[in-house]
Amino acid sequence: MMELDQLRGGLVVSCQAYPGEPLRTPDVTARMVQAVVEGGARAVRVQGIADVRAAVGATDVPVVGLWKDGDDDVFITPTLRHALAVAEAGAHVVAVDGTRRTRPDGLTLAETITALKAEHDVAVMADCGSLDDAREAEQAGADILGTTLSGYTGERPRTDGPDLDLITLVHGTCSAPVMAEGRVHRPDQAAAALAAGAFAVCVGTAITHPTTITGWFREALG
Ligand SMILES: CC(=O)N[C@H](C=O)[C@@H](O)[C@H](O)[C@H](O)COP(=O)(O)O
Repeated sequence: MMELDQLRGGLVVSCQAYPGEPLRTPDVTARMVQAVVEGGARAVRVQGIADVRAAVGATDVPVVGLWKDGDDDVFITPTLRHALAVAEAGAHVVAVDGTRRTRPDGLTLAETITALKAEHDVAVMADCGSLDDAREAEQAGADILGTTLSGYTGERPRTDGPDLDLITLVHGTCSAPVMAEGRVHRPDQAAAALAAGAFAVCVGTAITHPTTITGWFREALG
């Protein structure tokens, strides 16, 4: 398993384009990965098997891989099959749904993590939506607790910026490192997330999603 400490205090950049979008090709993702690494990203987060493979081939920094699938509640690397495929694509960290919701294959998070780790020497990031999720995910064997799903599962409000309260709560309750992720839109919010107890901060949209960023500016113009 990779040395997680190399991420401590660092920035992770999520490089995702969504299905049907103009930038959604593995080649563009690979170039985006290289661009953010040049800017100082300590690791990258990439969605989809082809994109994970392309990212692993394009950089030396660790790749957090995930596979979003389905329209159900649980869509971030929802099953063991998805998790194994992400690991086989070369991800150093496999991000999985880390909520307490029923998974489509009927396995528990603990069963999923155990079976994945039996086959691959990977770290597991649990994408959580609440403190209870984080507690259970740590018990289940997750190496990193992400606040990724805060505001998207009904357990926490969708704050304007990152859910600093949840970061503080998880950091104060759990021993596993906390990845602040979700709605970190400005550098000062990233710094605030670290100050709240995050061990690293993952930023997506505000760095790698020009369509959304363009919309922010357009709206400001009225
Ligand atoms: C909720 C969900 O599906 N989050 C996804 C997880 O991979 C991505 O769509 C986000 O872009 C990522 O978490 C980074 O967050 P933000 O883009 O807000 O910086």
